[in-house]
Amino acid sequence: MLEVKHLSRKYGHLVAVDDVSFSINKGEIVGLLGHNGAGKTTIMKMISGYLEANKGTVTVDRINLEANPKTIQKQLGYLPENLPVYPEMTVADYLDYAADLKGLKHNVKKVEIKRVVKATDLSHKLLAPIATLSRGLKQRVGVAQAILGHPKLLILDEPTNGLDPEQTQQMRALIRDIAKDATVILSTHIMQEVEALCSRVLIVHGGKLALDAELDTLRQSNHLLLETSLALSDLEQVTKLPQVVGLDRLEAGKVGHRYRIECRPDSDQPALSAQVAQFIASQNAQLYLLQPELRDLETLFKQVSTGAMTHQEVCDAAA
Ligand SMILES: Nc1ncnc2c1ncn2[C@@H]1O[C@H](COP(=O)(O)OP(=O)(O)OP(=O)(O)O)[C@@H](O)[C@H]1O
Repeated sequence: MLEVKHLSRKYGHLVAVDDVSFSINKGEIVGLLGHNGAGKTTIMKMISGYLEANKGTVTVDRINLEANPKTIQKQLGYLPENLPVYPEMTVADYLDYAADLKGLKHNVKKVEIKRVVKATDLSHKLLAPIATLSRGLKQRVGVAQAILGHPKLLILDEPTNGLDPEQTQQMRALIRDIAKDATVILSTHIMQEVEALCSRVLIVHGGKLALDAELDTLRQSNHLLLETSLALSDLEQVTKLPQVVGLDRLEAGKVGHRYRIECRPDSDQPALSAQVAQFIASQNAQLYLLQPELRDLETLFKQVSTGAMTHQEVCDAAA
């Protein structure tokens, strides 16, 4: 759906975005992460056509952005980091103006404004001047204008920035809903946001794409967690199973002894789990817990965003 190839952008001598390539399919919600100044906003501005790239191409459904900016922009919704909403305008007037900018005409315009007002739950504020709205409501106005005209591609820069926990939950539900019909890229500093919404993550570091991976793949590890009544000395047989590399005792679990089993990289974890469970049953011992150990994404993201871990190292660890 969206294809970005070798995108680069300089500000004077500063290389803000350096040879970034990725593609995103329809229906995906992809998180764009990185420290302050990593290049996220510059990437989003180039994809949305607000900023020219020095090099590289952006295509949406195989249509080139540079050659057909108007066609692409009609299919695109953009929520910038700093909302350019006009404080003196009412919500209704602003959405009418935004619909005109998107080229929506007459009846379609009316229907679309109704739809986005309902989706963002703004009907009670239609006649309120934007200046009088809370941060959360202003953010919803920003999202409402972004989803006018059913964009195929939605780009959201820090969509929950400054929202309280309840508003954040509402905004996430709204984004999930929108993603049923669109491709969504969202930039955020908040790991929980990525975990709550995204199926995939792109991490930018120093203008370069440092990681492009599915969250499920990143979460996987080569370890099983085991909690049982058996002591370490009773588990020798487990360490001898062909798919097991090693076994470590962890701090005591809630009810029994807790262990981490390191499996071979190519191991079949469900089959191995069954063997371990069978062994424990054969010893008439208690099995309290046996599950794959999930990697801590927050630590992983920090390592990649600071350059402490490379894409290859992350993939090797997840293999
Ligand atoms: N208009 C500009 N003129 C000069 N330098 C700029 C301009 N806009 C951004 N930069 C620089 O380009 C680099 C990338 O900035 P960008 O805003 O894309 O990063 P970001 O990842 O979105 O950061 P943040 O999380 O703080 O919003 C930074 O070093 C920034 O200072």
